[in-house]
Amino acid sequence: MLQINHLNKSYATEHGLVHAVGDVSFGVARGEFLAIVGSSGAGKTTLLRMLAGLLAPSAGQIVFDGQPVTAPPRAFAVVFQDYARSLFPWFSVQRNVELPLVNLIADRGERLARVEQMLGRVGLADHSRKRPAQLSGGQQQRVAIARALACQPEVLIMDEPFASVDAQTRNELEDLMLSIKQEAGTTVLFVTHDVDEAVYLGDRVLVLSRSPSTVAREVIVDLPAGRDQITTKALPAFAAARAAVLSSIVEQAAVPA
Ligand SMILES: Nc1ncnc2c1ncn2[C@@H]1O[C@H](COP(=O)(O)OP(=O)(O)OP(=O)(O)O)[C@@H](O)[C@H]1O
Repeated sequence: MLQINHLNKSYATEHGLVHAVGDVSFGVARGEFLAIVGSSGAGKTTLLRMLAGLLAPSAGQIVFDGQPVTAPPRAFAVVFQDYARSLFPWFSVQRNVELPLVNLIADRGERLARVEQMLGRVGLADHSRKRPAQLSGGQQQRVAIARALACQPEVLIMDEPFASVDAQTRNELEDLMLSIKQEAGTTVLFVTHDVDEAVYLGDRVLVLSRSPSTVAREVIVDLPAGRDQITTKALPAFAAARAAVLSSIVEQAAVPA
């Protein structure tokens, strides 16, 4: 469904070129949950912004359903780490989720029904009249997820979306992502620093090398469906996938810059 071919990105700065992404190629199947990990500065955000059509590559191509991606496709939605800046503070939760639908669904009643459905899916049905600041960080990120899902994207692109919430909230949001994947069959590209999170959520984990990045390793996560925080993380297959990802990250860190 999504094919990434020899993607490369260099930034022109006053100190010369910064080679962020070297040569990255991979494919993503429909409905797959692909986690992407790599050390700080490996080019993860740069890669995701290119995948989302928000940043032009220096070389290479992203092909979605046979078409080159040159601008943000309507079928893609993006969730960033910084929920506080991604929501409009002066609008209600309901209005924040409704906004991207304004040009898609003309009938307001139909639009609000979709908003309520999405808020229900992320567990915020009773909070639609509140403003973002009246919610916890985890709840605000749920609003951002509801807003991204409102357009029924085929591909959800997430850049360290749970890095700013506490551990318990993070577990809840991870489980929310598993249920969304299960219910909606959404394809997810998910960047995280957290190896456990990558393995717990991913069908496959890509480890990026240090920048200029390449795909250093690909780990298939062979865990049974119906994952849960306690049982799944106690499985030998979880420990094996975690060790494979971690050792690859450690190897990359040892490569001289
Ligand atoms: N707009 C920019 N202009 C110049 N250099 C940039 C720009 N954005 C990123 N870089 C550089 O590109 C490299 C990759 O950055 P990027 O933010 O993509 O990495 P990352 O893996 O997401 O990092 P982190 O995990 O710390 O968020 C870094 O060396 C960074 O300094």
